[in-house]
Amino acid sequence: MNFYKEAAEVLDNLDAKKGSIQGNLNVVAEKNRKRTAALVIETLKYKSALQTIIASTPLLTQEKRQLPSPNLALVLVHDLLLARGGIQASDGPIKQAVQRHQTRLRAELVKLKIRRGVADNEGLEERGDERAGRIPRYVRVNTNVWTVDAAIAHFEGAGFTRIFTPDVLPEPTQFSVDPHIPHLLSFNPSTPFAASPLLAEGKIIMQDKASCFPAYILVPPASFGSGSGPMRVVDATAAPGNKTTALSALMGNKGQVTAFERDSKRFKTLQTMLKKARCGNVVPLNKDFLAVDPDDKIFEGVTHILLDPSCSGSGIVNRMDYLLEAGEEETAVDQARLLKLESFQLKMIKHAMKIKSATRITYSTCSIHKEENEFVVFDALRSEEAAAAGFTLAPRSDVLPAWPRRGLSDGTGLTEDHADSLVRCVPGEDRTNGFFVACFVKVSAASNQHEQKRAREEDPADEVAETTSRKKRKKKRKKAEQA
Ligand SMILES: C[S@@+](CC[C@H](N)C(=O)[O-])C[C@H]1O[C@@H](n2cnc3c(N)ncnc32)[C@H](O)[C@@H]1O
Repeated sequence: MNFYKEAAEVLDNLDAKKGSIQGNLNVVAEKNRKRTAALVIETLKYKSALQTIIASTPLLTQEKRQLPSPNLALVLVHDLLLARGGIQASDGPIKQAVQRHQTRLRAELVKLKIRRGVADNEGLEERGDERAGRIPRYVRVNTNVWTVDAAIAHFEGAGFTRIFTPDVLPEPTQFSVDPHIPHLLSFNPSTPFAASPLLAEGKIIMQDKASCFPAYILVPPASFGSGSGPMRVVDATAAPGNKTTALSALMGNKGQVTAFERDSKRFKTLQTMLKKARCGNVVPLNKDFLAVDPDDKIFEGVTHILLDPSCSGSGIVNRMDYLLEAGEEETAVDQARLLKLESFQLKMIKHAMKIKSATRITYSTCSIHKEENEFVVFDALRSEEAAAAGFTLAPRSDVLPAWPRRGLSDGTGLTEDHADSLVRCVPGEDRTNGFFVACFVKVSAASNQHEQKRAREEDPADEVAETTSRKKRKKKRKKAEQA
């Protein structure tokens, strides 16, 4: 029964928006992980059908004592109705509780299939977000362990054909090398990699293209593997470690990346990923970045900082994340939550700006909301911390210039130039999940103040309107934080 309880706990965490499917599965004991993953994923696929069936029976009301968590009922009813061998547990009070209702549950399954006009159980499966079908399956070659040339030779040897048209979605037997991130390969979304030994060997990392941008922007190609790049980098919000491992590889496994992660469970996942990706230059710390004084000696000599703080995740459209939301009908943006996130994200940037040796900071989210993106950048640019240290936005020429979709200026307060220096990705349309990246660089405090003044002088009317709306927003943020 422990296996069902573990799966239910993963589902509870997902409902509470505590981490991703993968992140939650990573902390399940390794011997149970594969089986738990299969049950969680299968249950999610049928979640809305199973919820409808359970709600049509008295299972949850009559068996409250044995089934305190609706998700425990969900995984057990999944196996009772949909798995070939039924419930995989020896007889006990929990299994008996579900079995007492099996006749009714089976009848409700039949009724639901009739109502939905489907012939078999598979017809009840959720259809994923169709945008996910337009996003290639991206495979980042971990250059700490492997080379891109060896990877290309490997996949060609395995029967894949390399295509040289990066704008075309590869067919199931094709792949291409990404035009923006050279150590990234793209495959058809249906290509199965979950059980690939290349993953276990740390040779490849499954990472969406947009999620590769921050590390690549922070440590740009000129310094790639040459040893001339930054020697001391901080990843302030590291778990599960996709961007930390990318940074490590971009630095040629040299120098030092100090990786902060405040959550202890997620910290374990980070440690596992670093080990697998053979990151010899990363020092992981189970610490809250905000709790460490910017003058602490941990930060001595740190020039580059990657900030990828918690966000609403509204840009993620991959299949399983979409399934998480099925049935919740939570399409409206929760303004109070956005305000809280915005305030936390701004705090993180301002804290990073106080680190005296820092000269380059990337800020990224997988959100599509301007509240977490341009608004945060606008406030960060106008902050006392930016003015004191001399931070402004790096120009477009220094921030993935070939990427066509840039930040928003309309209604955000940002100048056209500033918006142009930001990177945005629209889910599905850009063959990535939704994403946002800003890169702050240190100029002299004096020239930054001059630039701020000039931007204000460009359109004083706009400035008045912006100041007023910013003040209103600040007030709302404070309220949301107190709520
Ligand atoms: C969006 S995730 C980071 C994903 C990661 N960069 C990657 O690419 O794999 C944000 C992470 O930051 C952690 N976090 C949030 N606030 C933090 C803080 N103040 N200090 C350290 N870690 C924090 C969260 O626990 C979460 O694991």
